[in-house]
Amino acid sequence: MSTERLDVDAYRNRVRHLLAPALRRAFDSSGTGKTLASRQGHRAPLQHLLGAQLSEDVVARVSLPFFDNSQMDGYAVNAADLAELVPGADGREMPVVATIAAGLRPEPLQPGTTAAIMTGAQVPEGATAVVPVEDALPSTFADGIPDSVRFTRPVQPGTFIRSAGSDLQAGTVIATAGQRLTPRLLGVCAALGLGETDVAVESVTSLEATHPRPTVLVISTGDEVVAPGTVPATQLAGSGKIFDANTTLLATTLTDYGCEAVVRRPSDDNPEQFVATLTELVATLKPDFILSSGGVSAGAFEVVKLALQTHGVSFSKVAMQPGGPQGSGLLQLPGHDPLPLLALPGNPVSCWISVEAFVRPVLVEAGLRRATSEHLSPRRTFTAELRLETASEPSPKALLQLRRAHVDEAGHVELVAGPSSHLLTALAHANAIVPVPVGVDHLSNGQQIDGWHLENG
Ligand SMILES: Nc1nc2c(c(=O)[nH]1)N[C@H]1C(S)=C(S)[C@@H](COP(=O)(O)OP(=O)(O)OC[C@H]3O[C@@H](n4cnc5c(N)ncnc54)[C@H](O)[C@@H]3O)O[C@H]1N2
Ligand code: MOO
Repeated sequence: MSTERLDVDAYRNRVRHLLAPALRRAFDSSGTGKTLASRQGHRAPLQHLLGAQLSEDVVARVSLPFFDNSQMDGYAVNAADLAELVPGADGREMPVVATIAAGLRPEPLQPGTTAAIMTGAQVPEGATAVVPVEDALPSTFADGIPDSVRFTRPVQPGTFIRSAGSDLQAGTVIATAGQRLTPRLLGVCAALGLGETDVAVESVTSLEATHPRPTVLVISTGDEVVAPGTVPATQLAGSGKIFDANTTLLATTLTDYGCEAVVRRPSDDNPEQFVATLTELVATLKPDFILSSGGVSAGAFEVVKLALQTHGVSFSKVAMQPGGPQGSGLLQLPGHDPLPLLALPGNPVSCWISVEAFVRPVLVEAGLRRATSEHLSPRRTFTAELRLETASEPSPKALLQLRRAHVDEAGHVELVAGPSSHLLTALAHANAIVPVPVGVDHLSNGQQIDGWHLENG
């Protein structure tokens, strides 16, 4: 992956050029009247509950995240081991005693040692911080996991650790009876592992689409990811694994925007197997375009990047947060026409915001219609007075930040939770996005700020 960040508008254009011809072809060839979702009765898989009205509150039985986990691909360390380091000096070489991929239960870390750790993996007992691989020597996992690694700077305890419960505490009501289920709420239900018997709705009806609908294949990756509803959450929570939130989140979002979404979860992180599975899926499902989630950043097991960089997909970083690491291109598979594929980052907020920033505008331009027959419309913008708890909030100066926010009818807007891209519940409860432009590193209480509304709560 190139270290240079791509401009957000330039990347949106790249996605437009990739998707627009495929959407036009889909309209020309697609018949009408595809079933949007076959939904009868009071229970259905999460993906088919879009728009349904809850008949009972949805209460989180577990906290999210389940366990302290790494925000970065890098090294789990005890910050005390690096406390004496002086920047510019030789640093400290430490043995790499383990590799903690996401989905594993790690052994405790002994003082004076380090473990390679991937994004989303459980932080071992004894580790108090994560050092990104770029800040260590060697500074990449491209040549495998080294036997030892050198650190040159101290690190604050807690750095790049996402603590258990930082998104959602067990016992919290995430949605109340009478509320309609939006894609983002359904994403939280999926992250909690809720299955079709766990979400009670007033009624589920079958929707027939009367307009042509492009078919999108939505796939998740990652050995740590388990389909919701297949294992009790309380059992999964101690295993190092998590529930797949992204396919529900992406598929219901794309359904809401007028696409026919088909979800698949390839079973392992082996690149050759991944290409074989994808070839089979393309042959049988004949999608118009593909969205994948995960496996695109700096880790040692980035399946999407490893598998697809030789099949027409290129990987880069966009100057945006969330949604920095991205892959895109015309997927070349033997025996098939090239097919647009967007490889989205795995953090739930990152993958949803990638659709918001790059895919939704193209769908709007292509004239997609929702189930209600209305055309998908551009977001409505607003200018409102910012209310901050503290006087100002720093943000990465070089990146466009798309902060989740809540705007009220009196014209006040508040940021909902912090910038971190695992905060899916906060995303579900936001009703607006506030872009913090490149170059802005302070926001002030009371300042006027622009944003756009998110319909559907
Ligand atoms: N050393 C570095 N590490 C990371 C960087 C970086 O620049 N240097 N970038 C970070 C950013 S920003 C993002 S975003 C993530 C992107 O990671 P990947 O796209 O490779 O995705 P994974 O590592 O597979 O997963 C990331 C995160 O998301 C969770 N995940 C994945 N799939 C799902 C799913 N279907 N449902 C719910 N959650 C999912 C996964 O468990 C991880 O926690 O990389 C950072 N690291
Ligand atoms: O930029 Mo990542 O996409 O945390 O948030």
